[in-house]
Amino acid sequence: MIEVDNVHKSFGETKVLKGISTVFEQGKTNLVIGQSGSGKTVLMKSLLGLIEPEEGTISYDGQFYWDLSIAERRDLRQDMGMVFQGSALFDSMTVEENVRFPMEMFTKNSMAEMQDRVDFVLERVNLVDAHKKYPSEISGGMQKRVAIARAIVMNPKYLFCDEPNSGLDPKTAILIDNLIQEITKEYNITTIINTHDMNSVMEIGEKIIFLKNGFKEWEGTNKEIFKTDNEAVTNFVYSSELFKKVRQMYIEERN
Ligand SMILES: Nc1ncnc2c1ncn2[C@@H]1O[C@H](COP(=O)(O)OP(=O)(O)OP(=O)(O)O)[C@@H](O)[C@H]1O
Repeated sequence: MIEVDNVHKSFGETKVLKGISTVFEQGKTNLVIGQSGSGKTVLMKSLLGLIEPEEGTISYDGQFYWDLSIAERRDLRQDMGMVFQGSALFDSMTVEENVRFPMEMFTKNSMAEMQDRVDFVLERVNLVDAHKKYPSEISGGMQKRVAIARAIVMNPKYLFCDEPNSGLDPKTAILIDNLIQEITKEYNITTIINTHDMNSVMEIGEKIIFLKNGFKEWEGTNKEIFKTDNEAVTNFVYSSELFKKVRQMYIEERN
């Protein structure tokens, strides 16, 4: 569980996060949504310990990042896995080398131990024949699976995913969403996903935080987002005619 309490962050005169408080729950897919520029990336960087808030606190199962020693922060960072937008794989490394990389950086495991773990996580993301391939030789969806495998190879307690669906076709996007949700449940991870994808909101939005101009405008579940009267949320989520109709049908069905 990650608890965010009254977090403020400015760049120069520009206030970007204006008192964000929320709880990202363990074993759940927590989604952060909001228009471009609303502060999602700055919040995620703050959660990753890359940006220090001027005010407010962030605690990870009771540990306050900025109160820890350098060594303790390093340990905590090893509990964090990250799936970057666009996968961010190393082009010159094979799939298995990419996945092994964090272990080579942060552990003293033997090659055999690392190989066992690489085999395990690649199997978990349903990639059994791609070990020796290079990123350029596999599809975008497979690259995303490799990125997920690399993010979980160190057994993280916290998993951060920045736009994990960007660039994927809708069907592959849903498979990736489902995979992230399954892994979240299976390993009881606190997962936070920045997304623009409304399918993700509907499918895996167990907890959704909606940011607007640096404020938390709304939070709730994917079931609640269908029913909310908050105009900023409905304008954002139901900006397309299709989603407006889906919402209407859902509300009528319930009445
Ligand atoms: N290092 C920085 N220096 C100055 N301003 C910054 C910095 N990082 C972010 N900002 C500003 O903070 C605001 C929020 O940016 P942020 O990247 O968090 O938005 P976002 O919601 O992630 O947008 P998008 O959906 O487009 O990724 C923007 O106005 C941005 O210009």
